[in-house]
Amino acid sequence: MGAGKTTVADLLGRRWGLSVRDTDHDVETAAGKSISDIFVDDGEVAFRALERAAVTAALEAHAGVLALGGGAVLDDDTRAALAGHRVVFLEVGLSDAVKRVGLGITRPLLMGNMRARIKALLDERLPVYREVASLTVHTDGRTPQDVADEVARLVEAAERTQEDA
Ligand SMILES: Nc1ncnc2c1ncn2[C@@H]1O[C@H](COP(=O)(O)OP(=O)(O)OP(=O)(O)O)[C@@H](O)[C@H]1O
Ligand SMILES: O=C(O)C1=C[C@@H](O)[C@@H](O)[C@H](O)C1
Ligand SMILES: [Mg+2]
Repeated sequence: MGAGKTTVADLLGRRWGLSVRDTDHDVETAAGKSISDIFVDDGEVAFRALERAAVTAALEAHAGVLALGGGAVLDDDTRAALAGHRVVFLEVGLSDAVKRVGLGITRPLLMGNMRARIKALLDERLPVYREVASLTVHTDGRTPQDVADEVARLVEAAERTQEDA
């Protein structure tokens, strides 16, 4: 959360002339309510089921840039579905993440002691993010445009290598 997935996906979509989808947005549309309300009314397990369905649908139907929710890759089926896709991990450290998510009122998993919650999530998830990523871009102290430029450079280089092979 706060790594810039939504923001950077939009910049990349514009740069490449590709459409952009965001699974958090798709989940909210499918449920007809906000993520916060899904967590409060239905719980995290229900949210994760909607998220799994949203990622599967987007990977099948959408050719473009896809921003995932921050916890999507914790799901085994989602990780399997991502195999063969280029997955970019936008890495963010604790203090930049805290600055970016502000009060965290729209992010239910960060309610309470936000700094401690972010640290716990980062510690628990970093190995999974690293495992699932084909490319990693560090975002601390960088603008979203700078991050998007580096993602584009790395993805375009990887595409060229693939074409040459
Ligand atoms: N590199 C950056 N530097 C400073 N602020 C940033 C950067 N990237 C994103 N932000 C800001 O941080 C906030 C969170 O960004 P964004 O919503 O893109 O993150 P996200 O990774 O999609 O989070 P989530 O997992 O909650 O969907 C936004 O206000 C955005 O403008
Ligand atoms: O990191 C997470 O688990 C989450 C991140 C957001 O993108 C949303 O998907 C939701 O707030 C949960
Ligand atoms: Mg997002």
